[in-house]
Amino acid sequence: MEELTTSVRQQHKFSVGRLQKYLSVKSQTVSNNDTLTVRQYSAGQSNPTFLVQTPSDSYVLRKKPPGELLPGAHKVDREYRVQKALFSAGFPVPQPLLHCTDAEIIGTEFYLMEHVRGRIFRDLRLPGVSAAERAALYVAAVETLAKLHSLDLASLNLEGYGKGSGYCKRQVSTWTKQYTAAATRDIPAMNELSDWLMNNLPATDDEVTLVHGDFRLDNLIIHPREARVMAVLDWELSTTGQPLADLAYFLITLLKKMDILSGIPTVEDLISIYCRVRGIPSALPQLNFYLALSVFKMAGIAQGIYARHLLGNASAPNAAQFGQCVEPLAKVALQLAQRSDTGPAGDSLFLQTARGQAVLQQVKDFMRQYVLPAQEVSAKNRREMEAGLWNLFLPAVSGLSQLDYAYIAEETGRCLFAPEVFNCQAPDTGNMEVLHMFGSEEQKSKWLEPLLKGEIRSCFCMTEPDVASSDATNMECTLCRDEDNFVINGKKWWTSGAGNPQCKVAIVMCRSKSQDVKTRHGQHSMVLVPMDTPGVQLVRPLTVFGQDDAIHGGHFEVHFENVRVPTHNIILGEGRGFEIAQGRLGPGRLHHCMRAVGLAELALELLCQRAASRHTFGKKLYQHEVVAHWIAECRLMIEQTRLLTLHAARALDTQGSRAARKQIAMIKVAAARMACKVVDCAIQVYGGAGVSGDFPLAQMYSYVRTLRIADGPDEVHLSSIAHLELRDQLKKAQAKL
Ligand SMILES: Cc1cc2nc3c(=O)[nH]c(=O)nc-3n(C[C@H](O)[C@H](O)[C@H](O)COP(=O)(O)OP(=O)(O)OC[C@H]3O[C@@H](n4cnc5c(N)ncnc54)[C@H](O)[C@@H]3O)c2cc1C
Repeated sequence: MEELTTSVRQQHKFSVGRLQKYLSVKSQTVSNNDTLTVRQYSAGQSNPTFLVQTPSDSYVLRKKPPGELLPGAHKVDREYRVQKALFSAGFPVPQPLLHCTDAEIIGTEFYLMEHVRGRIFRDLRLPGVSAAERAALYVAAVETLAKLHSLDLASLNLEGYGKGSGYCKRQVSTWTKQYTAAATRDIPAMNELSDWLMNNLPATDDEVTLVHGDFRLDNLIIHPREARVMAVLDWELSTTGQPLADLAYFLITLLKKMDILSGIPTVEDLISIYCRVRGIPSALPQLNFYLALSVFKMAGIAQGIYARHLLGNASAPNAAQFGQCVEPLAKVALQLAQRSDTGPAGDSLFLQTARGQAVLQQVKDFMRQYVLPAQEVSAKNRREMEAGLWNLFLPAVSGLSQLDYAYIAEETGRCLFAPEVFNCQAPDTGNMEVLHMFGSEEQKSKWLEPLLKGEIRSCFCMTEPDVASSDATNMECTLCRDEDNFVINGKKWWTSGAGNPQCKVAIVMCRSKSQDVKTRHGQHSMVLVPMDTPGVQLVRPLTVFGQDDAIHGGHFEVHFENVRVPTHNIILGEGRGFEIAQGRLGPGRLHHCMRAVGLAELALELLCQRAASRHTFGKKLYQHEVVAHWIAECRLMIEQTRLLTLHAARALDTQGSRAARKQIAMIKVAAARMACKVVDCAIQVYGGAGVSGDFPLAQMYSYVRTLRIADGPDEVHLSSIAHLELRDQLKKAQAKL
């Protein structure tokens, strides 16, 4: 998984002195007196790539290979240009730093870029990581590809970067030419394949996005600890054209008869995730064409490397072996071409991926076997962690989409403490999301890692007793800078989980006292406060409907008196609290709703059992029409809410938190109302037993009633829905003009 470098190979040697001189004049990265060390990356067959180290930093240099080159290949200026555009658009690529066209310096044109440190997986089977991480890595990769294909070409400023529509035709003809130019013997299968491709071009060859051209797992730098893509490398073959060619090229490795280790998603799963992120139907016509084209390309590349080896300027030491793979690859491609098209059938709007279905089944079994019969959760009992049923709420870790998780959270909603069993309990989930999305590397390793392992718990301090906190701009808890520290003073309450002995850290929303911040939404910040910091006081636990509500350690009033934390405990930066709150509350709110659907299902189940077993006035309860109608109304409400939840989950997956906020606000209101109504009906059918402690209904009601207040009361969400609806209507009206 290390990035392997060797000393610079003989045929790639260049003058380090001239490079040092050039960089010290042209860039701020190298100074006059710096000694440069240059090593060569072992991987990569095309443009030689070097690690350039100064005493204080390191960079990556990519150049054209020496000697005579195939026409149109090795255009490092294009790599530099596309990386620049993508870096500016926030897409994960190493930051390009400098481009040099002067071949006098190191013998060829070159460019310098940031050295991104992370993991590179050369073995695509991903040995040495857990099955869950393996799945998450493949999901992260395919999501990154889908994001690349979703970028708006016009706003990337890459006009003229590629020729656009007709990509597949060009690809077949370019690779045929490249192959022919490099051919060392006649391979009939290659000729047959080239003809087949040209005669079976897809009807959708006019779709155009930016394409990578060589998108593989080993061209990605993955975060050192998380399943997150930090940089996509090797843009040599990038252009504009049909994105499905890129997808097929990525999938092709999984169709090879490799020894697939557990956790690696199926090709169908990856297609479904890709399509969901792009918001396109998952039935991909003519997939076989793209798969065959990918293998044709691989065969062409292999032939090129072999030809360069014969000329003595191949970049990799094992280049000689490439000559032997061309014919077998061509035969595989011909087989793929003849395969019947078997994509996932139909449009799968609310279809879980196969992995989602498998995890859901595991969660159901686990709930039946351990959780539902258990009276209390033992903190030491970590069967669920060993079973991989852990942190399911976080797509980057679990490899599950929000839609996958929706069905799973519904299942865990049947038991109030079940989310904790799977390390999916609020407020830790929201806090983990915040740290995952916005935390610094240091904050992640100190707090996110132990939270993900379930070693510690956390709490979230936003609501205050003295101000109406549904309007978060009212928050008064102050943040004041004192040299390298922030000093916090204020009162919070309804801090869920603060009483848990494992609760080690709070995320506290504070208002800056600094005069610099003026806008209404630019005054608040979120700060990490370890619970044992002097001045943090747990004042009292609050009750819910007069009862202890200590499932996750109770809801506390917490006071902060001259609490000092280092300035690096701030998340994202001063004044950015609202930005974080938006990111935090989206998925978190949805998870509550998913669980509310599961809880309502259980309430209706209990209702029906009671209605079928008790008699009044000569009939079973359900034979009274009013009770039968309650049953029907509950079923209607649950089904409607489930669909709205799945719709919101899908919007979150495909459009992100911001675009999905209307759906999330809608489901937040609908799910809590529905669950209250269904549990209320069940209580009514149970009579006195319904409000007693002998059945779970009273506790369920207490919980679902708080959902209409916690995470923002219904009225605030209704106002947002109305605001967004009016905005959408206005847009529609303007579009008609
Ligand atoms: C069980 C539970 C757990 C909680 N856990 C946490 C936690 O972990 N961390 C945390 O920070 N907070 C937590 N909260 C607090 C919760 O988020 C707040 O109670 C909620 O945001 C409302 O704020 P408030 O109580 O100050 O009500 P207020 O802001 O005083 O509002 C009171 C009422 O005013 C009405 N209202 C408000 N705005 C409008 C409007 N625009 N239009 C019409 N009517 C309006 C609504 O009916 C609202 O219910 C929890 C609450 C509960 C009940």
